Amino acid sequence: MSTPTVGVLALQGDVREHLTALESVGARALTVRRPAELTAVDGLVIPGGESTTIDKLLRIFELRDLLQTRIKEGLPVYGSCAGMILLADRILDGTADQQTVGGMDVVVRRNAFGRQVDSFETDLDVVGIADAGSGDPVRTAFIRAPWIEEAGRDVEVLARIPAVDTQGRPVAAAGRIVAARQGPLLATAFHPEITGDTRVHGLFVGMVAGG
Ligand SMILES: NC(=O)CC[C@H](N)C(=O)O
Repeated sequence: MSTPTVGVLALQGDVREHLTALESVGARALTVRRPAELTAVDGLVIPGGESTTIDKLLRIFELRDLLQTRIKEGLPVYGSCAGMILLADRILDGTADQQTVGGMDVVVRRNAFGRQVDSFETDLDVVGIADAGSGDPVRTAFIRAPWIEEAGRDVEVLARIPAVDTQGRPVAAAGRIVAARQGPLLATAFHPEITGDTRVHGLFVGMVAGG
């Protein structure tokens, strides 16, 4: 594949930042709102936003069944934050009627970091991008983020919340899984697209291109 075409699900959430990040790592990036657009892409990003809203809009825009089918056929998908919730097979603390698209054998806890820490930035080691001790961690932003509470056997854990913060203070959520991969599916609890660090998008575009 020469230049992969990667769609960004554009029903709700921070679409533009993903389009910019994808283009900066060499993909052709476009918005996806219609079934024909979803059929045409080589890979898809589900952005952060509000997972209950994206869930409802997926059904209204008649994209949900098609997305599930394309995921079963092996479409590479990267879900960030709300996108991670939508990729999870199981969800904790969702609303009563909330559904996910599924595909990843994980249990995700929605709004897991709690109200008092709605939003924070941190540096993370991420397997294959900024391995532990490389000294070049990924700058990440967590915004009312979920975490992965359980991951199945076929899920590769890519990042966990570190034991201490940058000031050396212990972190309550230490050890929680915040990035994972299962075959062509990639999920991060954080938003890499708003800190200007494009390496997660680079990893995903490499997956789309056959890596
Ligand atoms: N930044 C985000 O995507 C937040 C996700 C949001 N808390 C949800 O449940 O969907």
